[in-house]
Amino acid sequence: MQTSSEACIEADGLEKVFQVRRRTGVLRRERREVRAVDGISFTVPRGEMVGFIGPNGAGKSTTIKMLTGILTPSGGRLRVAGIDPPRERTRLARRIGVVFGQRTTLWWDLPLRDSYALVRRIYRIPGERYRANLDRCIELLDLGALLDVPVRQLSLGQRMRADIAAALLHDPEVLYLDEPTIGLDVISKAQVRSFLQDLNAEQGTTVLLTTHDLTDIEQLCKRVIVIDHGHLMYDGALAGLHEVGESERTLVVDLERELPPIEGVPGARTVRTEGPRQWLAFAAAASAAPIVSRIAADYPLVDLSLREPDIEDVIARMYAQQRPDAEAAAGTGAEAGTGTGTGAGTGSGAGTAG
Ligand SMILES: Nc1ncnc2c1ncn2[C@@H]1O[C@H](COP(=O)(O)OP(=O)(O)OP(=O)(O)O)[C@@H](O)[C@H]1O
Repeated sequence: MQTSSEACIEADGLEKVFQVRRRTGVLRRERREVRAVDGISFTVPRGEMVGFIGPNGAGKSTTIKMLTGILTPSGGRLRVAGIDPPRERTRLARRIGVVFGQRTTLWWDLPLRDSYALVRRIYRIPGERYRANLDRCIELLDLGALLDVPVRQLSLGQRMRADIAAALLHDPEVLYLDEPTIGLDVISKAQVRSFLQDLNAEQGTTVLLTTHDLTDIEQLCKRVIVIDHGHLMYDGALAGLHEVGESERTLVVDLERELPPIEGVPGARTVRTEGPRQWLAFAAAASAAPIVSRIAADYPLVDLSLREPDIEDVIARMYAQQRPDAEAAAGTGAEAGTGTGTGAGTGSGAGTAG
């Protein structure tokens, strides 16, 4: 395992096996092993913001629970901020922050202000530091008007910003974010992303970000780690992931009026039309700019938006590259055996972008 004084998270052959008992008859039960995490190795240097993605059931939450010390690994070696998580869970808790998009860590019936005061007591945050961190979060996350509102009355976007602040009051070196933009509107997503960008740049906080929204990754992370069925599938730049899977982005174009399908735009093809709206697919690793300029020059353009591919789709296409029989799952005509070498075979190690 590569050890570096700068490494903040180090996982080497990390495993988690659950024993599940299943009723198979009136008096019969079967024991079954679920290998939720099956030999994952990766290193995250201090101050890096890394996307940690994979389809449902891939093993992301199980990995994060091991990184926080909530779950004890069945095998392998793990260090977070130099600490063995399950052995020194309490010491680790002072060094990490965790935000789950789907549930709050705040007190439902308490005004936000009181929730923060409780967080301060739990972590024994010195007064001056607490006030400075709270003031900073209030300003940057726009929480001023919400401090006296009970958490249950906050909108999803407000609650998410409030939760992020709660996770940062004790100055954690590492922040785990599990779907921090799920269900948020465009403005709230932008607010959360911009805050995380500043946090990472100014405080040097190491961030592991789990998300199904590739735009989060695109805007925040230079590096992405993909897992599936407990295995590391890919570790490198997002652009490289698109190249491996030959995934596509979609340009949604609104024209002044209904017209025949747009033609003659190099690198793009019209995949759907509906009245004045048309959908054009193009390689996700390519730039949208020349395609947009060409359409704007040749067609009466009113509006357009860009859609990132689904993470599930990108991963299915990665499989299709490696196994021709998986093409159907990807729903594409992608050809097998043309991987760029940046990806990894199923269940094997992966190239690291560091
Ligand atoms: N406590 C548990 N007991 C038994 N099996 C479990 C347990 N927790 C998770 N699993 C199984 O481990 C596998 C990985 O689950 P995990 O929740 O880590 O995936 P995930 O990538 O976080 O998925 P999602 O995106 O749906 O949250 C799944 O097959 C899941 O059913």
